[in-house]
Amino acid sequence: MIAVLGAGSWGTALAIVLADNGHDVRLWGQRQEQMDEINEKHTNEKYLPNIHLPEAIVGYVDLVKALEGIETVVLAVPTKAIRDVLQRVRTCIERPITIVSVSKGIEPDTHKRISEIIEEEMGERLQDVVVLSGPSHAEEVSLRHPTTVAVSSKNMDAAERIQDLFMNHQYFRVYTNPDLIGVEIGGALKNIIALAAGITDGLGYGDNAKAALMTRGLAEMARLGSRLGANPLTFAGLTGIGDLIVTCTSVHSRNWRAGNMLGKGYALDDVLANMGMVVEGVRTTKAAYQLAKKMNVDMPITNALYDVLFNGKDVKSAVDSLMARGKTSELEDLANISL
Ligand SMILES: NC(=O)c1ccc[n+]([C@@H]2O[C@H](COP(=O)([O-])OP(=O)(O)OC[C@H]3O[C@@H](n4cnc5c(N)ncnc54)[C@H](O)[C@@H]3O)[C@@H](O)[C@H]2O)c1
Ligand SMILES: O=P(O)(O)OC[C@H](O)CO
Repeated sequence: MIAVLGAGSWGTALAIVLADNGHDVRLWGQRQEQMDEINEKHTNEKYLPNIHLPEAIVGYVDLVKALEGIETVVLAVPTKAIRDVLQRVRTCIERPITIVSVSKGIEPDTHKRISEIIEEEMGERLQDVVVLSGPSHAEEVSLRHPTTVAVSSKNMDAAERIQDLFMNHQYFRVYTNPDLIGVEIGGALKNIIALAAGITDGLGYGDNAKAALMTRGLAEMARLGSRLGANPLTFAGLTGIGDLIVTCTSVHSRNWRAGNMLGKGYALDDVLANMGMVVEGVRTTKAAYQLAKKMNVDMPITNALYDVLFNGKDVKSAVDSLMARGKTSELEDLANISL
């Protein structure tokens, strides 16, 4: 029996994988009406339209009941809600639990990765934290389309247990990667670049601009990541370039879609209000901008996006200012990203 906390698109899609693998799943959400829909109609239309959920997935609004006797919890709420949810979880459990973190973000101001927030909030009530990340849109996972992800943890035995839990040889392939920092930083920072790629698409700039953003975006992701202790090779893997590709190019991506609307001239508040789902890249841009300043790491795309999101800079001028920068040697720049 596994509990999945967060009945949005990703929590529900991962509940399907677990149910397909033969597990009973308690899917916890806050809205009674939505949990009734899951239990009576076996659907979650707002988040995964036209998908029939396995009956092994049972919706719960009562967190105490959802967690009763549970040893493994999948945490699938937006980064902003994680502390709040964990403070409630802590009071509901009797024994330490393993938490599988599937959210992607960095906390503004504290600059903590999600596994660090989980450790801080759970203290001795945490057995292990395992991060699951990679190129994986809920919409395609719920259709059982082939998908690959990676799991990471300070305790790789725990990561391997979670690999076995989720591995589905028909459609969900799970790799391990011991580089916890790299896995978390890649998953968080790719959302910034996807917002920027959406903006250039919204401006009608086409494929050259997007390829440039993805390539130079990956360089700045790896530059900050390696300064934080990540292995640069992880950025060449599923949780780096893999997730960057899917998020910058898929119509399913909330971050790309939000950027696209910004590029077309809509205001940020209107874009977020219309999305109805979390756009993690906005908060992560603030966190990465602060972190890059603190650590003296050059992140021009992140800085330009920060100006658009938080200083009201016009999107076209932001792109113009990126293009107007001084000359750089590509190979020298990449050679500076080191282990
Ligand atoms: N959707 C995807 O394809 C996908 C894939 C990989 C990772 N992720 C990550 O998973 C996380 C969740 O994303 P999502 O797409 O499922 O978001 P979503 O917007 O579809 O759903 C989020 C859910 O969390 C709930 N929630 C929000 N605040 C809450 C709170 N305080 N307490 C309890 N529940 C709360 C919402 O009601 C909603 O049901 C994000 O960090 C995202 O980056 C998403
Ligand atoms: O829809 P997005 O932009 O939040 O991206 C979802 C996943 O992170 C893609 O791997």
